[in-house]
Amino acid sequence: MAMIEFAHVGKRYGGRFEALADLNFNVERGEMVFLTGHSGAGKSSVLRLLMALERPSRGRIAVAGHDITNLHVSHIPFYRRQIGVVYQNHQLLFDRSVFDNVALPLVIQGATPQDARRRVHAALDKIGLLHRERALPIELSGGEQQRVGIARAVVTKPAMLLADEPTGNLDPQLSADIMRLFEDFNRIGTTVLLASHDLALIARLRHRVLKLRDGRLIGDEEAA
Ligand SMILES: Nc1ncnc2c1ncn2[C@@H]1O[C@H](COP(=O)(O)OP(=O)(O)OP(=O)(O)O)[C@@H](O)[C@H]1O
Repeated sequence: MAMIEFAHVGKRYGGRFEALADLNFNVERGEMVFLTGHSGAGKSSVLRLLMALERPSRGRIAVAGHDITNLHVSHIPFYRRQIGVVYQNHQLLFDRSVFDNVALPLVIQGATPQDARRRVHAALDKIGLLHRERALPIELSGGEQQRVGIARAVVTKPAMLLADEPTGNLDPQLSADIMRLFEDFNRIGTTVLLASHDLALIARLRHRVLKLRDGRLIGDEEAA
């Protein structure tokens, strides 16, 4: 069973032009896939549909075999538990410590403090920032802040990791470090879908690439 299925998906915002048109693709469990295309091609729209922040105007979307096209609002919080999201500007809370930022999804899910502590430490250890758990985000570099954003996304052990331009603000060396982290999580079974317009980075990493242009899929290249 595919992790992600898009069948004839279209998206119009406010009844105007089509941001996405007749989009068809599957992502299998355990795959790592790049989503690329020019600014406005529809990359963020695909991710927002998968987060159930938007609904498709046409077609059908299924995640792990479950149709999410018309997910009832009351089911959205449960649905989102299987998804970790990494943002370009990481969206950390700047008045909370690294530990508290990473713990937030667990607190929302009602984890016990002991369980939360154990899992936050495990996530911080994986991204190499365990020693910074008491720091405030402002005391960290941009690359470190992005790693904390990744720890927060994976702390609940989601089946699927979505990232929108996660290296957008980072230099090439830091971008490569961040990509290695995504590859590490992919290697242990997490399905990863990454939107990026950094063609040089994408070419180096040799994963499958879905290419959008004006809301249409114009390329689907398997890893070289
Ligand atoms: N909430 C919205 N209301 C109206 N139009 C929108 C909305 N969100 C996106 N759009 C439009 O839909 C199209 C696709 O946008 P989207 O953000 O998905 O593209 P993108 O490939 O992620 O671009 P970028 O790399 O610039 O973020 C664009 O023309 C955009 O202006």
